Amino acid sequence: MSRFVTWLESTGVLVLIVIGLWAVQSGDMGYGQVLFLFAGLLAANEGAFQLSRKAISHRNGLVVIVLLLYGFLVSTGGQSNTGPLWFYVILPMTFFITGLRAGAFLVGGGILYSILVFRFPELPWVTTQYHPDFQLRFVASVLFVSAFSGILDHQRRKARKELFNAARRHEYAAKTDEMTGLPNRRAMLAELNREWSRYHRAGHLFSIVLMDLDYFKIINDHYGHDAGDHVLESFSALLKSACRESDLPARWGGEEFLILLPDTSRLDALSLTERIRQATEQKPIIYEGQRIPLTLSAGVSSITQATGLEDLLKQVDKNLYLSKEHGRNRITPGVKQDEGATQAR
Ligand SMILES: Nc1nc2c(ncn2[C@@H]2O[C@H](COP(=O)(O)OP(=O)(O)OP(=O)(O)O)[C@@H](O)[C@H]2O)c(=O)[nH]1
Repeated sequence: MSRFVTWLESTGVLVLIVIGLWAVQSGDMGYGQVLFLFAGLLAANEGAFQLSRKAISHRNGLVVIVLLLYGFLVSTGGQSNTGPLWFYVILPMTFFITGLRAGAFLVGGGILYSILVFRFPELPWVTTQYHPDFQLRFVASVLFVSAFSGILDHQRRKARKELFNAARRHEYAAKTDEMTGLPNRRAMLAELNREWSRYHRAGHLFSIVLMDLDYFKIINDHYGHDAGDHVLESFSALLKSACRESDLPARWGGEEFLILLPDTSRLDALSLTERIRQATEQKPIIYEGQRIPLTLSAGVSSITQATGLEDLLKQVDKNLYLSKEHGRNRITPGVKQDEGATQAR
């Protein structure tokens, strides 16, 4: 919006200078000088914005200057008594930059002021008179254009909001696994790249955990696919509650989950994984009155032990494979192994 206000002000300055010069050339020195003064006010408002970067003051400044200019034009008639016609330019612009409610208020004020000047030409600051036919047609047409501009601007804002919401919904859907509500593989890859850059730039270490539910095919075959889905949802809820706010669990694939643990050593990652493993093993999932026992296998890896992101993912995948190979329901490396001793569950 600030860029549009800047554009309006630049155009306004240019138009006012051209019309001002034209007035001076036609011998109307006073009128020309007032237009130069308004051009100066617009330029000053723009200059103040360039210094302060305060968008609201920028916009309000423009609105006040334009309304004062309109007040002057309608009170004096401008050149050849055509001043009020500029209201047709000000009208849609006011709705566009201030919105429906403030726009209706300001435009309504402008119309009332015009009627005041039309009805009371003897007021001390009014220096012109308008033909009664012009007054009537001006007010009627301005009312029509105001209503039309207001409706159009309202529709434009509504469509913009809907488009924005639709884009947000699409972005969410593109990054989220629908069933579990967890970020999907694509979102996780983006996060991993971001975390890798953070590590590369500032040395913030991180670890990752790759988990795979054991014998999930048997769960599906034995309890049914819906029960399998329920297990995935319940396990995802467990992951969310077990992780800190800064940790990021994601659905990596079918029954595989990857957790990104920023600023976490491999040892701390192992103890979190062990907590999740125990909670999973100890609390069977209940589906339609049936108890479904569940275990998981996991691989853990830290960026400090990898040459890059690809290597890290390869390592964690290999560690998960080793956990499966060694009998499932376990983590690789085991905590003791990580401390230099043997693998332990
Ligand atoms: N219900 C359900 N099942 C899924 C979903 N995604 C993947 N699966 C199933 O998960 C099963 C994975 O089977 P496998 O890759 O053989 O692995 P597993 O049976 O868990 O065996 P291990 O991993 O070796 O312990 C397959 O039967 C898939 O159909 C899903 O969204 N819902």
